[in-house]
Amino acid sequence: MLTTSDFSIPVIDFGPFLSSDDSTQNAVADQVIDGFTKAGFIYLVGQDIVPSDLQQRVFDLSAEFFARPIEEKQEFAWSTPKANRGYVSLGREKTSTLTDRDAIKKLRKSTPDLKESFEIGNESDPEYENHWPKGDDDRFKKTMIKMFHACYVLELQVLSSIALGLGLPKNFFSAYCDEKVNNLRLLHYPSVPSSVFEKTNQTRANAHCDYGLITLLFQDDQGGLEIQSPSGEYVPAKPIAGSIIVNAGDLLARWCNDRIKSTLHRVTSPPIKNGQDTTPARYSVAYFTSTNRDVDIEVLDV
Ligand SMILES: O=C(O)CCC(=O)C(=O)O
Ligand SMILES: [Fe+2]
Repeated sequence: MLTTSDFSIPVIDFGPFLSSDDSTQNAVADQVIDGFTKAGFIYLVGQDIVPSDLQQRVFDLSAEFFARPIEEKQEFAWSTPKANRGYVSLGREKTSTLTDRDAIKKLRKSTPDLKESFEIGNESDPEYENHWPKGDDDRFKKTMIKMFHACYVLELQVLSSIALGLGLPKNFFSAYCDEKVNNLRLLHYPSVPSSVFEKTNQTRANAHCDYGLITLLFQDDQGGLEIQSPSGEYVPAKPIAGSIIVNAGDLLARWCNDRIKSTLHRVTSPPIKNGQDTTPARYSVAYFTSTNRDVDIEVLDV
């Protein structure tokens, strides 16, 4: 368990949930609900639905993609929030808890998030198309589609554990998710002079909550992700080899009568090593999940 003062992000062995009988599943489901109720974040270990070699290939291809010249990346640029697909250049997105458009614009201009991303949706979506990079042998596309589907399978299992932990039928949430309205997001936080973080409120990704059901988050070993504890301090969600971070979004929290937490988080400078004047690049991969588009969601009595 990772603990700072009163706050901890539990590390949960999910293997027994995937392979065992009801009573073992219930025990894991209780741990999952305990983590989401107290922290809104958990670490999952012991799963092989998203195998580590697939994760590694995704990270390798992500690094190759972001190393392309900016003009090339802009050919696959993100265009509409509805589709939410394609390349998002540095400074274009600013995550925030603000709601006033002008205030967000001003903040984005003064202290842009230091990141770029590539957004991939469901390849079989009848409405929107992915913006696949051209000029490779389809390795990128095939690997990302494989990752998208592996993450979807894991999503369903995590949703089952949440349902079970709340005393609902196991398929309660997954029944709303067969259209796979999900997003696989490759993230690159470029290497920067460490001094840039001396500027007030300069982060790699500003504090925000995710807005969907659950997010699966894969991070490299650099660190810098921080989670807000109930007392308001930010606590590092340190990289743990072989783990996947799972956090709840606003939709799931509200659906579950706020029993589950959607917790503020941000990405900032990792701990600076002695005398280091450059902050190394960081890569992460997030898989955001949501329900089918046309469903009525009512707050549950849980
Ligand atoms: O890169 C990370 O570790 C977190 C990214 C994140 O929170 C997001 O994109 O919503
Ligand atoms: Fe997030």
